[in-house]
Amino acid sequence: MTAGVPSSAPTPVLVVAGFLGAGKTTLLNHLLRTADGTRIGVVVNDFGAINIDALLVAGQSESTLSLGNGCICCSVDDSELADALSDLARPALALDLIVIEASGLAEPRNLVRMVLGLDDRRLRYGGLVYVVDAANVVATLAEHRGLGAHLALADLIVVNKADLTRDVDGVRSQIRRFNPTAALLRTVGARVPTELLVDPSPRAPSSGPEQLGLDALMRELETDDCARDDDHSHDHLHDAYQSVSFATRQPLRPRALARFLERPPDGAYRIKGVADFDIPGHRDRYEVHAVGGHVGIRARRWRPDEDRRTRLVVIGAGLDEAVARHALAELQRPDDEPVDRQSMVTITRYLPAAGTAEPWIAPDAADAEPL
Ligand SMILES: Nc1nc2c(ncn2[C@@H]2O[C@H](COP(=O)(O)OP(=O)(O)OP(=O)(O)O)[C@@H](O)[C@H]2O)c(=O)[nH]1
Repeated sequence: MTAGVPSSAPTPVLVVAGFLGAGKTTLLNHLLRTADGTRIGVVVNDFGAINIDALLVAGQSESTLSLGNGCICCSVDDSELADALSDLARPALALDLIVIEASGLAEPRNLVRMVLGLDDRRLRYGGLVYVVDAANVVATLAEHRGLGAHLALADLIVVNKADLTRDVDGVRSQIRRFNPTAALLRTVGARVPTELLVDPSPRAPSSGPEQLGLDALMRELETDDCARDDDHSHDHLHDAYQSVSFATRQPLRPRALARFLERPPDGAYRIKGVADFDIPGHRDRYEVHAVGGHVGIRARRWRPDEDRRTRLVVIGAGLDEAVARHALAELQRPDDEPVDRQSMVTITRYLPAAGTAEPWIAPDAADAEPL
């Protein structure tokens, strides 16, 4: 593919949404890694006070902009998003695609509406990719009725973490109740083929259903209470969630962090961030994740220009924020505490085996399969 959209062609703006921990950042990073000549700009937004997602994609994209604290769908105002997108539409950047990664608690309706309402002819709406966690989506749909409406808007639904469920058929029939037409892909590691997202639009190859026409989409959005509600008194998914952010220059205790990820405080659903242990032989930057009890850790060297701080965000429903803050503070190793090298095993056992990208991706796994 030729890099850079000709100046006359508007750059597509693709929205990537999905519930907490489904695999949105994984999809984005896969796309950035495999883009091969395609120039991609990224707008990331996260729920906590520290934008962890910006840290997790940083350095991989042509241009990454991160939007402030709170959900892009209402805390970030339309003009802030419009400015961020106009900035990325500059001809000098010659981007082929702009991807907005919404926070796991965002309302994709509002985001789609904002993108459709952009007054910039250099940009066009590129569709909504909705990522679901195959292992949790049935329970999540039962718990949050609003998620069905999110699925209904999607052009492409990525059923990720296929390695964690045997009942892919059950997942498909649940999704089809809300969206009978969108292209469905099952993936491990959100490895969606780049061609599907970049050119010409995010839809299934030949037999795939048509993306909702713009008129139909606008009608659909106009019937949404949320879109017309200016005082934000409506129920947003994130209203029911709390988040606690934590940053420190103090090294962490590995065993305490492992325990925290494995047995998070009551009500915590999602933990993510980067951690520093400053233990000889383990001075890397550890990226940590926990989603509904599943722990994942990766390590790489800190770049010289990086801010070498631990930054963690805990997101949950019914989370006692004081308890979470206290537990996070307890992860820090006081200066007078001896370094316990052995305890790093509790962390390193979650690292992918040498030569594998992730423990759950078989080296010869197919990228993605229609579902
Ligand atoms: N088992 C398994 N884990 C996966 C898969 N894809 C991603 N993960 C892991 O799931 C965790 C969450 O992935 P992310 O990509 O950060 O999820 P997200 O949707 O961006 O999360 P939020 O931004 O917090 O909503 C990470 O530990 C990933 O490595 C998969 O296919 N299988």
